[in-house]
Amino acid sequence: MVKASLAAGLLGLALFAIQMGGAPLSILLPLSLIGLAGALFLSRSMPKFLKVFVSVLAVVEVILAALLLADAFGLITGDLDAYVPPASMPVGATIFAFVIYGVSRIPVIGKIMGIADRYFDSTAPSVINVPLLGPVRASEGTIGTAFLAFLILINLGQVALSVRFNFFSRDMFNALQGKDGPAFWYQLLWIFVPLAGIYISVALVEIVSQYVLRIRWRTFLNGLYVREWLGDGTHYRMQLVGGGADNPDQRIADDLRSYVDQTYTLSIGLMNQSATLVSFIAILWALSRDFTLPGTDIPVPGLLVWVAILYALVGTWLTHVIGRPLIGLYFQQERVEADYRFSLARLREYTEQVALLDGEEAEKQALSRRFGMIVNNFMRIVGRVMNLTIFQAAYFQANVVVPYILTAPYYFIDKITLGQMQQTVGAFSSVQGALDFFITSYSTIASYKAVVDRLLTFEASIENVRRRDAGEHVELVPSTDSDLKVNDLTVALPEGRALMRADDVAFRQGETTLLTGPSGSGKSTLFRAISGIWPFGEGQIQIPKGQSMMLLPQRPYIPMGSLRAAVTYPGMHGVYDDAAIKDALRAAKLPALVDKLDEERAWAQTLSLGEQQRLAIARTLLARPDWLFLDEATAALDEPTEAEIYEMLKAKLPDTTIVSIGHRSTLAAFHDRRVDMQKQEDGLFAPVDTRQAEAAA
Ligand SMILES: Nc1ncnc2c1ncn2[C@@H]1O[C@H](COP(=O)(O)OP(=O)(O)OP(=O)(O)O)[C@@H](O)[C@H]1O
Repeated sequence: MVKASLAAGLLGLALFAIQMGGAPLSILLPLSLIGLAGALFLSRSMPKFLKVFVSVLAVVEVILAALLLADAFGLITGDLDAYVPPASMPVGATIFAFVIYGVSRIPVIGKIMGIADRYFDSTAPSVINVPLLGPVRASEGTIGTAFLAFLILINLGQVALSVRFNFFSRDMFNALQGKDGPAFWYQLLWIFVPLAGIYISVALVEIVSQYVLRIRWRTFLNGLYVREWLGDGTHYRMQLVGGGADNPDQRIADDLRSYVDQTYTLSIGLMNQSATLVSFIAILWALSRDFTLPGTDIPVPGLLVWVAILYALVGTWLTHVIGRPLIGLYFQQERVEADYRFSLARLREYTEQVALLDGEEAEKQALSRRFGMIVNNFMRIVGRVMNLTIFQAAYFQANVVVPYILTAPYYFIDKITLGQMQQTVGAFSSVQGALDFFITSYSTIASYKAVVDRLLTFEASIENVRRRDAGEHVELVPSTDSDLKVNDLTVALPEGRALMRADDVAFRQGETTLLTGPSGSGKSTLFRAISGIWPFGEGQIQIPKGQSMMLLPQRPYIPMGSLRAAVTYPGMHGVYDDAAIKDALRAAKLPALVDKLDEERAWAQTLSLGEQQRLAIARTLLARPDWLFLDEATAALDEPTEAEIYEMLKAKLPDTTIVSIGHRSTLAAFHDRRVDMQKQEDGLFAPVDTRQAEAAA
């Protein structure tokens, strides 16, 4: 990688030096075209995202080369090389193509581009409404690639426009110096006005296109990540397996957005500023090709280029030194703000306990301490910003006069015109802006790297879950048998330790079974294995083909939103009519909720645990599963209500086979059979049919 970048850099510098030395077009053009052909050849192995940059640069280079040649042979009228020093664009394009190649060899860039290419390589069919053309069908990857290529072109066009503006400023000031009224008005009306018009429309098209690309790109990656995260219960297993992917919500919501925005801004920005740097260095060079050191006869070709680079580097370096601690301080500010927000949110969640314990004073103190941290850090930021502002304000003021001071001696001896002096000022600030971008991007890249790392660990974690699924795991096999059978099953914990085993256990259709046993013996885990969300272990579970299953845990999940959505979950909106929902609520002994279907509230906090359990029972009445697993799903109810619920379930769902886990002895009365988890000689628990055990005894 280092070698490739070095070679790229050297080739670029050589080309640049040849050009600055005033080599003719006949040498420069073939050289840069050969260089670009080489870059194109190498680009075959590059990530797609970077390949688009190289390809567009190649197209631009070929067009420019053709124009320059046509100009040289007098085939076109126009004075192209009066604006662009011969071949500076082709040379710039070649340098940049090689730099991209060097960059693409850095392993971390390969990984970053891997995420981008999931979008740009996508073959998912899609459609886009193109103005004037109407809807166009293409794969999403092709649409994204077209947008990216278009935006690269537009950005290069913007650099070309800024170069042209720089020459406009030369010509206008020359007209002023020569007191040439017609030339001044010509420049203003026939050069500036059309250029400004083009500039405004290009800026508009650029901003709209980049927003469209960014939202399409994010939409695609968001969909992909959500699908991979939710698919096959990966979200649940990721949390069980662990492996560093904490806060998936942050990764999907924030990190993906930052990734798309920063990948776009950094890559296009770097290209834009490189093109700016090359163009304006070429202009500065042409302006000061035969300058001598002020007051002496010592020739220093391109004096202004060296001064501009030195001046910008020193200025940006000082800004960096003074402003650097701000990066850490801003990071810290984000953290203390987030801590404060989290304390408030937590308080909101536990208001009942705080009120019961009279904890308001303690909370007030804790909140004020946390807020104090925000203020403290903020004051440190203020101090730093003050220093930085003093320096920057002075620097910006100096920027206005330094180029004049540099060029004035040459103007006074008539070596340059007023227009050229003005042009130098513009070129000077462009070179400075470009160098500044490279240095400030450095700190952006640090936060960008953190974003990319979080996305990569997220992907690795999903991959880890899939790899484990591909290895030994509990297998669910659809069978034609009407009973649910467990064969040679060992259920283990995520870290691999065996928890329980079951050989040849059957849950017979139509027969209600109660599963009992000591706490921690693996009853819930067996239910999870039967539901297919617990793959850890080995062996088979035969599930009657085509039959539906539902598992109710002790604490049901109540989604955010209306009560209707909570009762019908996970059924889609509109699957059940209101009459059915209301009947289910009444049957589940929740008649008070019948009129509140449209009410949106924090239902998980409002309803008591017993009410939440009855709401889950109402869900089963709507879903009518063939198999219903109740994992202490009625444990929060009083015994008479629990009995009524069981009776009601049997009456309303006569075809549903119920298997329950419970500790209460009264539960036995509602079940045909009891299976008890008992410790075996090998230390593992196993379900034992108590009826068979009694018969054997
Ligand atoms: N995600 C997990 N990671 C590690 N260990 C787990 C995990 N989930 C459960 N366990 C462990 O597995 C064992 C069995 O848990 P399980 O919930 O199946 O027991 P149970 O028989 O249903 O208990 P209870 O009657 O108290 O509900 C427990 O020791 C528990 O700590």
